[in-house]
Amino acid sequence: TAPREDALRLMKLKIPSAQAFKLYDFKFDDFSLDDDGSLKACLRMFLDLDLIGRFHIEYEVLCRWLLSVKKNYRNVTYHNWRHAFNVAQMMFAIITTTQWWKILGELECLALLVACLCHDLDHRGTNNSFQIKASSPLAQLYTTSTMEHHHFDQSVMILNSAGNQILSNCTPDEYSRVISVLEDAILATDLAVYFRKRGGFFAMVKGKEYDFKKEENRVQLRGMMMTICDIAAITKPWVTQKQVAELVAGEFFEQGDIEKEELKITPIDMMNREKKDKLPMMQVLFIDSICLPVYEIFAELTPELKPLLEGVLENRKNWQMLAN
Ligand SMILES: C=CCCOc1ncc(C(=C)O)cc1-c1nc2c(CC)[n+](C3CN(CC)C3)[nH]c2c(=O)[nH]1
Repeated sequence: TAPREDALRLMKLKIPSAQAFKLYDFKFDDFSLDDDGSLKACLRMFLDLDLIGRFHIEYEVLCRWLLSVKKNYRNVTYHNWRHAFNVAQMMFAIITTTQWWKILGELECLALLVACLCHDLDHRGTNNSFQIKASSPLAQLYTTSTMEHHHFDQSVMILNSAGNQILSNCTPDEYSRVISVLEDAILATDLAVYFRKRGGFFAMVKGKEYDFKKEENRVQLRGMMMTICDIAAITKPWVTQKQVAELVAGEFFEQGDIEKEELKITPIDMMNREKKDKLPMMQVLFIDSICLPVYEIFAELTPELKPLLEGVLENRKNWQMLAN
């Protein structure tokens, strides 16, 4: 975990407002902040959701925890600290713009913010199916949602490390509730879980049978919120989306290279750099099969989230043009 002096340095920095950071903005530029900026922006999100006061989080401990979380992301092409930070910013923008913090309550907002920052901890730049194919140690630990179980493990390890225990002033009941919401939220970022659960969620929203005072509906809402934050780069202005797509493609191709050279298997097109020319069409398919359905249902759930759907449709047009 992070050394004490780094936390003390971060602690002394002046924290700009959420407005100054543009943290309420759905079009937040993923590449606008440097490392210090991303850490200060995280402190701003905890401050503005009033989590520090409500859960008596010691500020120095929060600074060290943030540094430790950042340190436990690897220097991989896409699934690094910057991705986790951008997912957290989108969660903050959604919770504040929709005022869903009133429905979710502070404890679930705390758990969701922690979940976003921790959801890809110690990612190696390779996906679940790679773990199985490479019979990696993680695949022997967890056969389903392999990486997501590891990300959750890493999250709990850091939360329980000396000097990083931001939940130390929670009651035992609050602590176990935060950890339970955290686990569901991180596991929900496995797209296989999203595919399995989305039918029920879509039907519930379409049929207007939802009551978000009921836990079984809230856990579905929180899981789907994690998904739309995790893939939110697809909603961003074209310049940002294009840059992110290059990073995602870069990491996919690096996995494909390992599969070819070390595992002696032919990677799927998405991870095969020899099929790079198919990328725009694959993005259109990704948008149609994974992204549009969930952003449509959230735009139906609350008009404040329509800009996300509009962003996806705009990017679909751009990818379609490149695909022709
Ligand atoms: C086409 C590949 C390179 C760029 O790809 C991207 N660039 C950017 C974003 C984004 C969120 O902005 C997202 C992608 C992107 N992500 C994809 C994912 C994981 C979220 N999947 C899964 C794997 N399973 C298929 C087997 C469905 N297919 C994707 C795709 O085609 N594109």
